[in-house]
Amino acid sequence: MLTKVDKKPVAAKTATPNTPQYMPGFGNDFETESLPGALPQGQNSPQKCNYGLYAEQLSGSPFTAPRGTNERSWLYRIRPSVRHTRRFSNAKYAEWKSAPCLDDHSLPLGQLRWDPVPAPKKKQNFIAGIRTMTTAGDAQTQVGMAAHVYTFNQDMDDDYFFNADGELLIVPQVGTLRVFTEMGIMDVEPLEICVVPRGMMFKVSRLGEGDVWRGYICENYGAKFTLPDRGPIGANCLANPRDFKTPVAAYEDKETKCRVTVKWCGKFYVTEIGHSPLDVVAWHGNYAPYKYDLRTFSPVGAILFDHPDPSIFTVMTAPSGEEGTANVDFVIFPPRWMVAEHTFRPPWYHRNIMSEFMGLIHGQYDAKEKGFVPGGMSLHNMMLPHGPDAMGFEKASNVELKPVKLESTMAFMFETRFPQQLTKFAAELETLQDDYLDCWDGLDRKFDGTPGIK
Ligand SMILES: O=C(O)Cc1cc(O)ccc1O
Ligand SMILES: [Fe+2]
Repeated sequence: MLTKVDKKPVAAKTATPNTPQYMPGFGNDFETESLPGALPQGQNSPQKCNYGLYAEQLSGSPFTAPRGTNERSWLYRIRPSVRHTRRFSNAKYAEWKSAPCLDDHSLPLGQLRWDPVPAPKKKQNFIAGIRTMTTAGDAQTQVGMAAHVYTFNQDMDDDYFFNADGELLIVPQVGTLRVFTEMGIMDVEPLEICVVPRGMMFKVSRLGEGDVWRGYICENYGAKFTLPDRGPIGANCLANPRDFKTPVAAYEDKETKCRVTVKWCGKFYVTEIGHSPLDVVAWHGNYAPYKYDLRTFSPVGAILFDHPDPSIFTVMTAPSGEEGTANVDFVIFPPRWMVAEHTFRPPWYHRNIMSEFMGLIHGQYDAKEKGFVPGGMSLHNMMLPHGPDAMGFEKASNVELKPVKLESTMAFMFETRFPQQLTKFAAELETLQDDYLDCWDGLDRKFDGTPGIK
């Protein structure tokens, strides 16, 4: 069946709603149009599209990927994307590194913790404000990830960006972001996260007042984030699909000088064009950005005794091809009740084959009484021992074990199967805590060869 092509309407206006609208669901096959009749029905590629739009497919998986992982969307836009990427010139974003990156620095191996990155001294936008802390794997073979921090104080306005090397999971810590993507607008505040798919053009601006907008990014070079299987937990709890929100179509009809910057295999390129590339009036498909409110995560935990593995708090997992061995997991530590009896309730001491990059969005983390502050970061790399600080151990070993609600807390972890290589930036960052290891001082021997509780 062919779609009827209506006569051309009067000039379309820029559709940038003040309050973005969203569609619920994870990985759904969505359809949305910001002008009536802009989305063809019954076919993808009409001979002529309504409103004079161009039809374009954006693939997130090989054409022949199995149905469960096959991702693509059809975009109906003012100009095709080939008009948004003219001749490229080289560009430089020196602090955004891509794997493999074995930066030259002299910091020896160790457990590491940082206070927040300082606010920028000059004006910089979101892309210019990205600093890489760690890289893992290899962006060119689409394996591994990078952990970044961002700080910025300027909107992108006429600057646009896309990352061919992976999807970007953005975790704001201070300040609300407006993320205007090709496929619609997402407003994302601290305690929410969003994901911008690989290859998708976008720009970021600031909402609200403030001096600095700050947060964390996981750049996932591998297979896309998906929801973890729940196993015996069943069909509910953890991150529920309906709480993921994909924006409705929105476009910018702007004929001014714009720049499109691209990261492609770790290098940056820029092109100048005379219009906004965010010109998608309608789209349908399952390759799309989304946001998620971490407060809607329904934690499941120990309701009698012992401390389970933190995998129970996995919001999303990016599989590596080997079962149960994530390229990267995004895990949170949300407010929750602690009820376990005769149990040391904080995380146990451990060594892990996976590598753990952590950040704190808000409040206090239960394994650390002091020193892990909101906006801060820690890195417990492959096989390096870690666990509660001495103060936390003392407290948790002696406290009366009543049901207690852990309030005011939201830490997260980017946990990857690969070792995370530290960048020079991270190794030399002024907020690196020289005394981090001292937090375990005082965990002295209690053993004296005689039985009994010490
Ligand atoms: O190291 C950390 O703080 C993260 C973590 C938390 C937990 O409850 C169990 C294991 C683990 O790595
Ligand atoms: Fe850990």
